[in-house]
Amino acid sequence: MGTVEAHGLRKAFGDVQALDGVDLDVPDGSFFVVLGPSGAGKTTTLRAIAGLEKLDGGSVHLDGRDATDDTPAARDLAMVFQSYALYPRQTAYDNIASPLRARKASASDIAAAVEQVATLLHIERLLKRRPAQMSGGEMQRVALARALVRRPRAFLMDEPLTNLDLKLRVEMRTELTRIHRALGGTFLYVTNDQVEALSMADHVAVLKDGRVQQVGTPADVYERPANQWVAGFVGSPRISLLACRAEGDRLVGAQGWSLPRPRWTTAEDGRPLLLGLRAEDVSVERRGDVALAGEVYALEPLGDRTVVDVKVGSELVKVKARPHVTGTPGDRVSVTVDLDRAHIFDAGTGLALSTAGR
Ligand SMILES: Nc1ncnc2c1ncn2[C@@H]1O[C@H](COP(=O)(O)OP(=O)(O)OP(=O)(O)O)[C@@H](O)[C@H]1O
Repeated sequence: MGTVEAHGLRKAFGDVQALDGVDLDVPDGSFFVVLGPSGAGKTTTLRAIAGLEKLDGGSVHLDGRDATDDTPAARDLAMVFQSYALYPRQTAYDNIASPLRARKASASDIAAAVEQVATLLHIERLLKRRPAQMSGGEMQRVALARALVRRPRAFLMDEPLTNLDLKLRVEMRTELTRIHRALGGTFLYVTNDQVEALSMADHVAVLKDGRVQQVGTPADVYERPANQWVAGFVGSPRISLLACRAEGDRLVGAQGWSLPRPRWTTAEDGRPLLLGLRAEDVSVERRGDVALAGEVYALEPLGDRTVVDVKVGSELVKVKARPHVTGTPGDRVSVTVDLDRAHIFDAGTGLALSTAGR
């Protein structure tokens, strides 16, 4: 078993409320990612679960049992940090073996366990090297191996890929997913990188200012964001938000545009709303009836696509276009909108309005 539950975690540092009632329910065997910007309280949440941070309030349950007052060792959780924290004078083998030696395992059991985890992580050829003889990615793998060899109740990972270069990060994302599948353990992983969250997680909790904004699958938080903030934080390029109101069967923009009102919008007439459009749900290339008039503001070629910023009145709409789309700032364009995929938020509360049917 390896369930981790946090209920109402509260922690202040002076006048900073780092955790303001954090609830997490991490199922056994899941790859659960806590995603949030810097300062959201991710590390504090992990440290609280590990027993390294004294809480002002709330409780931690491990496998259904109240572990709030347990020592870190009694919780049987393994932490992996962004710094590798390897013993510099020891070989990779000895680093990986150290948790088992501390448990007084026999030399043959240790050798078998290290060999197994080294094979899983493809680091057999590194076992005789010391940290100074390894690259950052190799050290991170050894650090992971040292955590994995223990077979703890769950793994807590604090942005373990942050210090790796982009290519290695991409590789390690795939590797971590594979390792998780092979091991079947519970991974609780915190990051500020939405790509890591969306690509590896089976559950994502989005954290801001010490509060969970939304919990769901990666598809839930991307396609059905609970509020305007989650919609803006998850997704690149950023979702475009246009001020508008419902008027009868139309959505009328503050910048003078008017679109048919999607059936599922529940807002009463006149209430200030925001129309959220993801860059892939709008187009400058297709012709359609449902369109906003604007002019090209900037083009950002990104290799596999070009992001076109279109100015609609004084608001910007980001459009994901084909890689070789042409245009010049100032060109008049029509932005076709897929309203079935649009998002509508209450401009006051920021909450998503009913998106029935999606
Ligand atoms: N020991 C501490 N003393 C004072 N303030 C702290 C301490 N630890 C954390 N904080 C504050 O608590 C808030 C949450 O910090 P935390 O490290 O949990 O955020 P985070 O989401 O992990 O950020 P990052 O992505 O930058 O690591 C921040 O405002 C931080 O400055």
